[in-house]
Amino acid sequence: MIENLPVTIATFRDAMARLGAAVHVVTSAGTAGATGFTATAVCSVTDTPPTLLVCLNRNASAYAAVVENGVLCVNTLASTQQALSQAFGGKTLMAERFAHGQWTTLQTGAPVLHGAIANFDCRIVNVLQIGTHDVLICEAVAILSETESPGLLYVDRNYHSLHTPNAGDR
Ligand SMILES: NC(=O)c1ccc[n+]([C@@H]2O[C@H](COP(=O)([O-])OP(=O)(O)OC[C@H]3O[C@@H](n4cnc5c(N)ncnc54)[C@H](O)[C@@H]3O)[C@@H](O)[C@H]2O)c1
Ligand SMILES: Cc1cc2c(cc1C)N(C[C@H](O)[C@H](O)[C@H](O)COP(=O)(O)O)c1[nH]c(=O)[nH]c(=O)c1N2
Repeated sequence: MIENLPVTIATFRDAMARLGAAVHVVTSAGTAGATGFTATAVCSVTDTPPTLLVCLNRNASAYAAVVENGVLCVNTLASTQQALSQAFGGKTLMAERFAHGQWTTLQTGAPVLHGAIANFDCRIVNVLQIGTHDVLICEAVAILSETESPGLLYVDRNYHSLHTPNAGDR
C-alpha cells in the first residue's frame, strides 16, 4: 500500500494549490452597497438554466452584502488584470478596490468589469452552507464575453497568463 499524507488543512491546501484555476473578481451591489472579492472557487453547474456556483467564506468582508443584495457578477480576469485580483483578494478597503478598473452594469446592477474575458451577471437562486463557506448557486441573466484576450491562471500560489502560442509564436 502507498503511504498517504495525513488529511490536515495544510495537506488539503497544498494539494489544492496544485490545481490551476481561472481568477474571478465577484462583485455585488444593491441595498447593502457595492462589494467584491477575488475567487477561484467558481464552477459551471448546468446550462439549463445557465447556472454557476461561487464559494464564499462567511468571514469575508463582502459576505453580508453579497447575501443581502442577492445578485452578483462573476468577472473572469484577463491576464493583464492581476492587480485587480490583488486589490479584491483581501484587506484593501472596499472603496479602494473599485478604484481599480472601469465598471459598468448589465441587468442586476452588480458592477461589471470592463476588459474581463467574461462577465456573468447573476441572481443568487440558492445558498448551501458547507463548513466555513456558503456555496452560492447563481443563475446568469446577462453575459458578456470577450474572446480575444488571454485569461489569468492561478496555480502553485502564482499567477500565469493563459496565452496559447499560435504557430507563428513557436
Ligand atoms: N475557496 C477559498 O476560499 C479560497 C480559494 C483560494 C484562495 N483562498 C484564499 O486566498 C489566499 C491565498 O491563497 P493561496 O492559494 O495563495 O494559498 P493557500 O495555501 O491559502 O491556499 C492553497 C489552496 O487551497 C485552497 N484554499 C485556501 N483556503 C481555502 C479555504 N479557506 N477554503 C477552501 N479552500 C481553500 C485553494 O484552492 C487555494 O488555492 C488565502 O487567504 C486563501 O485562504 C481562498
Ligand atoms: C487568488 C485568490 C483566490 C481566492 C481568494 C483570494 C485570492 C488572492 N479568496 C479570498 C478572498 O478574495 C478574500 O478573503 C476576500 O477578498 C476577503 O477579504 P477581506 O475580508 O475583504 O479582507 C477567496 N475567498 C473565497 O471565499 N472564495 C474563493 O474562491 C477565493 N479565492
